[in-house]
Amino acid sequence: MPDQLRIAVPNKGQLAEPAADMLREAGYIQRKDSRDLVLVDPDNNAEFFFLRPKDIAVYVGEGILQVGITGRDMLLDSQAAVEEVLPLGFGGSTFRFAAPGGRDMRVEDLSGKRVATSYSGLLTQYLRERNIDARVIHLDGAVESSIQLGVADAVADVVSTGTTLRNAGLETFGEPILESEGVVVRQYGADTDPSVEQLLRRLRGVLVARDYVMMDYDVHAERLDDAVALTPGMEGPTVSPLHREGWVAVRAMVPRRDAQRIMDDLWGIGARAILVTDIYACRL
Ligand SMILES: Nc1ncnc2c1ncn2[C@@H]1O[C@H](COP(=O)(O)OP(=O)(O)OP(=O)(O)O)[C@@H](O)[C@H]1O
Ligand SMILES: O=P(O)(O)OC[C@H]1O[C@H](OP(=O)(O)OP(=O)(O)O)[C@H](O)[C@@H]1O
Ligand SMILES: [Mg+2]
Repeated sequence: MPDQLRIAVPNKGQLAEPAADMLREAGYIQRKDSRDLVLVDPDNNAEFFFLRPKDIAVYVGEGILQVGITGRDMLLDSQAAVEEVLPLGFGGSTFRFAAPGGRDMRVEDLSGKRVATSYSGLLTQYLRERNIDARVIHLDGAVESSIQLGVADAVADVVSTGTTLRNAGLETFGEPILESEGVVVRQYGADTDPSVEQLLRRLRGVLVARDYVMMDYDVHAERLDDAVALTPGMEGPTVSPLHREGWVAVRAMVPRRDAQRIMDDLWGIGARAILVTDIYACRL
């Protein structure tokens, strides 16, 4: 078994539950009490530290913990010496500018103005790169209220559905500053570590099991090339002989979101007994 793995995971907020679900699917035990700060998983020789999502990049950047799960926005905001090694497909959000509706603001108009955010590292760097001389007002949260309350002229904040902005009478402007999602981070330039590699293989397996299904069907051998074009699989589909003369059985992974369309197309070329099953786990 590889050396002990010390993993930083979000203790609360939008990333906590999806991160725990994914780790559980990857075979790690997860805490039952949301107040636990540390959890040892002896079977996997792993130890989980439940930390504020914004602090995770700091612990990993200092080399205290080998690996962590946080948001891409938080990773960039921290300016810690960490790099993203795997996007996780949850906690998706956009980091955007917003101002009261009907003002037709442009990003260049922010010079000389006050912009409130809880991601001041990220915002400061963005403004500096574009030579925009705005004053960054750091707030810890509920940034949308800052304009109404008179401490800022615009905000830069996390937008998911846009409901919070709308409720505050704000509208986004300019290009999105960043597209974010939950990511695995490591210390920048860290050596390859077998225990981290194992974790990443497991997480990649979970992502594939979520995104793909297994498709089985029977098709006439004369239509096999057409069928393979529809279901090319990862490294080519498995093709087995069928007892029925002139027919073959085909098995291939297909993207989950395309499964119904592919089944229709396979039916159209004469395939039958088309079955779709979930993938429980995998290593590709
Ligand atoms: N409404 C949302 N939907 C999806 N992802 C979100 C949402 N709000 C924030 N996120 C993302 O989740 C991550 C953590 O944000 P979260 O709001 O949980 O942390 P926080 O603001 O530091 O904590 P708290 O809200 O408890 O003060 C960030 O990467 C952020 O982009
Ligand atoms: O676009 P929406 O779907 O409305 O989501 C975006 C909101 O969600 C987050 O707030 P959170 O609940 O984390 O509160 P916070 O401001 O205290 O971080 C974020 O900071 C926005 O305010
Ligand atoms: Mg928040």
